[in-house]
Amino acid sequence: MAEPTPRLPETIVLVGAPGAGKSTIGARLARRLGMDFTDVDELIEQRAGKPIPEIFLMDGEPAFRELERETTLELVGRPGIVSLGGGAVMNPLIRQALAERTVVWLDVSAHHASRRVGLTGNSRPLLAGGNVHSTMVRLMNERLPLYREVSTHRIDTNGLKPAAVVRELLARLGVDDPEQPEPVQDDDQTGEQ
Ligand SMILES: Nc1ncnc2c1ncn2[C@@H]1O[C@H](COP(=O)(O)OP(=O)(O)O)[C@@H](O)[C@H]1O
Ligand SMILES: O=C(O)C1=C[C@@H](OP(=O)(O)O)[C@@H](O)[C@H](O)C1
Ligand SMILES: [Mg+2]
Repeated sequence: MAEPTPRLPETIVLVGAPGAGKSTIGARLARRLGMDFTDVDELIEQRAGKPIPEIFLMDGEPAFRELERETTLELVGRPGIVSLGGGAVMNPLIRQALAERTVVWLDVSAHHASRRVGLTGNSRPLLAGGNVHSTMVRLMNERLPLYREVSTHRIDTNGLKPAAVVRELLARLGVDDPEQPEPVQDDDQTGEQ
């Protein structure tokens, strides 16, 4: 007899370092599951009426973190897929709000994450203007224990294309995926697929 399909959680939150693929995978997963998708950073930009680098520059990081706290706390209580910003887990109130949720940590090495964010230019103020790899190592040292603490699932995304990450995630959530298998390996240079 076929196994019953498990009930999907109402809310699935994605966490992980910059370049882990939270925004990319969140959108794909939502499409695949027919669920709403919100990227907290995009919503902050819409509400502030300016891009994140400009918020950092004009208003400062504390102002961004305040918007991030408000927006994240609002979103993690709603049904859908929610992709957080990489630094959201630094806030204890956000960590507390994640305690009862399904939280997927997209894990990535500093090496792969640096290569991936290198492709998207200067859209991440914390990584702009310095050595991306060493900044990434420092951020990860501070944050890895927190990603571990808040997450219910961990996916190792190193060397996996986005399509393969989504497949892995669906399998971990117990969802049958009838889509055709695609090549699994990725060198981070081609990015999408
Ligand atoms: N698994 C992956 N393999 C290779 N490139 C990826 C993967 N996931 C995302 N990317 C690419 O890396 C960059 C950063 O992805 P993004 O989704 O913005 O990460 P995050 O939101 O976690 O910072 C984008 O150019 C995206 O296309
Ligand atoms: O690591 C961080 O502190 C940040 C990560 C960014 O999101 P991504 O993780 O989606 O890049 C964005 O929220 C902001 O630039 C700050
Ligand atoms: Mg993102």
